[in-house]
Amino acid sequence: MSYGSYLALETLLDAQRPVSEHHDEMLFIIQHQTSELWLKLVLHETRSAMALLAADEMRMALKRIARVKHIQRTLTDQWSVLATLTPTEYQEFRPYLGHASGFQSWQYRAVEFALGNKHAGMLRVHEADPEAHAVLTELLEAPSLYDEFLRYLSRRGYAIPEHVLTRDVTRAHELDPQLTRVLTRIYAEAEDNWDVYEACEELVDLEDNFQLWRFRHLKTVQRVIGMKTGTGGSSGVGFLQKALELTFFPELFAVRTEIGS
Ligand code: HEM
Ligand SMILES: N[C@@H](CC(=O)c1ccccc1NC=O)C(=O)O
Repeated sequence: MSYGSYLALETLLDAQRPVSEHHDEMLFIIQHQTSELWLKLVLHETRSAMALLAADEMRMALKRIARVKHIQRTLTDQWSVLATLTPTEYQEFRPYLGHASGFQSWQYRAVEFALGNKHAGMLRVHEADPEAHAVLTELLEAPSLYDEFLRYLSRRGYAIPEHVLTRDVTRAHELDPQLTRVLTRIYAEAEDNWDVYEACEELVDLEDNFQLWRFRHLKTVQRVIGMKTGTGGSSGVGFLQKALELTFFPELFAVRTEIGS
């Protein structure tokens, strides 16, 4: 065993294959590859957290989520490296990218699905990659992290509405006022519900961090391509702006409005 063989460095360091002669394409490739590596770990930890919740191992699940939160911070901070890419530099190799786009990142889609932003239509993008397609199908059809959390709360005796527990998990969860009331009670009586109250706040952190990543993506895209349409066929900045309205855990944010009223 050696450093290089253990880490498969030969494979890893042989995987940067610029398609243009432009100096800055290396930055673009490595920024994406490091993001994909971290996404791999986010997925690994999130799936484990879901399994642990299903097994009533809340404390261990929270340990996984704590790690995910640190990775998210790294992913968000990393945007500053790519922000050194000027529009002129990017334009030199952008035409070589064809229709390639972040839309095709199956690991990103897997994380979105695991956190609850289900979108069956997105599977089509991955039809040519059976392994990715299989992982996404499995996650689409499985309860999300939030579903697992709510089922856990139900097993603990909290009055989670039956229709929430038996919902069609292949679709994104939608705000449920009855659920908001249950969660508001946990917040109002935090001292008596301390561990689940803390768990709720961990989920809020997770969503907050996810949104910060989305926001930095949007701002980086804005400074690099302005209002150009995306290589993936979307409107670009407008599309990314819309994604900022998405929420994984709507009731945990709705609780904020209810507290004290
Ligand atoms: C100069 C750098 C970048 C530009 C100009 C850019 C631009 C865009 C645009 C315009 C879209 C919308 C889809 C489309 O029409 O193509 C998009 C989506 C996406 N990008 Fe980027 N991007 C950049 C860097 C990155 C990086 C470093 C990542 C990290 C993995 C990334 C991940 C994604 C993902 C996952 C999506 C899909 C988002 C969703 O479906 O909600 N992008 N990007
Ligand atoms: N959608 C970007 C292209 C892009 O960013 C990209 C292209 C190939 C591989 C990954 C990419 N990253 C994220 O969207 C654009 O419109 O310029």
